[in-house]
Amino acid sequence: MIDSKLFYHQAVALAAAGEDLYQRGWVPATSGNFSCRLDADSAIVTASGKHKGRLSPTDFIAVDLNAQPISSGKPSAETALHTQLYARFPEIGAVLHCHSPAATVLSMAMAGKSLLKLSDYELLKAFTGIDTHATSVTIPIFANTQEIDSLAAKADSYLAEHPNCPGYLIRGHGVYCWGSDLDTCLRKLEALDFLLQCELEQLRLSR
Ligand SMILES: CSC[C@@H](O)[C@@H](O)C(=O)COP(=O)(O)O
Ligand SMILES: [Zn+2]
Repeated sequence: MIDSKLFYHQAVALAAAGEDLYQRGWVPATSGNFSCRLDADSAIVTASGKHKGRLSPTDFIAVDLNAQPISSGKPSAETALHTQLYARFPEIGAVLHCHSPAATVLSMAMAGKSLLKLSDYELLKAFTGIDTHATSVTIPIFANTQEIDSLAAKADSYLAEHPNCPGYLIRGHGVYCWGSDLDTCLRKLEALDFLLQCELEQLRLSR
């Protein structure tokens, strides 16, 4: 049974987040997808193909954690990447996927590398459990594919071994980030994208 009040509340909050992310230029041309957990076994996710800067509460679908819709409409083509995270981590309450220029360009500029190491940045402290700049966080870069179930399986095996990983990149595609709730997820995404921009700039300066 879907909690319709919670569904509406989450949909309004995700639509507001979408406006903000669109203004930043991180979800151009209907790209990106967003979700929030409803309960232990379900989440709401953006409907496929919608403009993510102009979402209304009707542009969301409830799905189970096998990525199957449990309300009417067509959920995001990448729903399995969201539900994989909810299924693996019971503490996760929100997942955001963006096509920011930094995530897209840096993942392509790092052709041939499957790990991005972020070290010594003060802003690493925005990630859960980090309280010093004197540390490193590794972000995996997965190859892009239209086979979303296979990508979800790859992300799942990586995250089984690296449960503190705060997000991942898909090469030439974008970034996935998650958090205990939507505000936490937005904060982590903002920090991660800032760090990706820093890495990109360092790469430019070193070439
Ligand atoms: C507009 S191309 C982007 C899509 O292929 C996809 O990567 C994406 O992020 C949005 O897909 P969607 O099905 O709307 O959730
Ligand atoms: Zn995408």
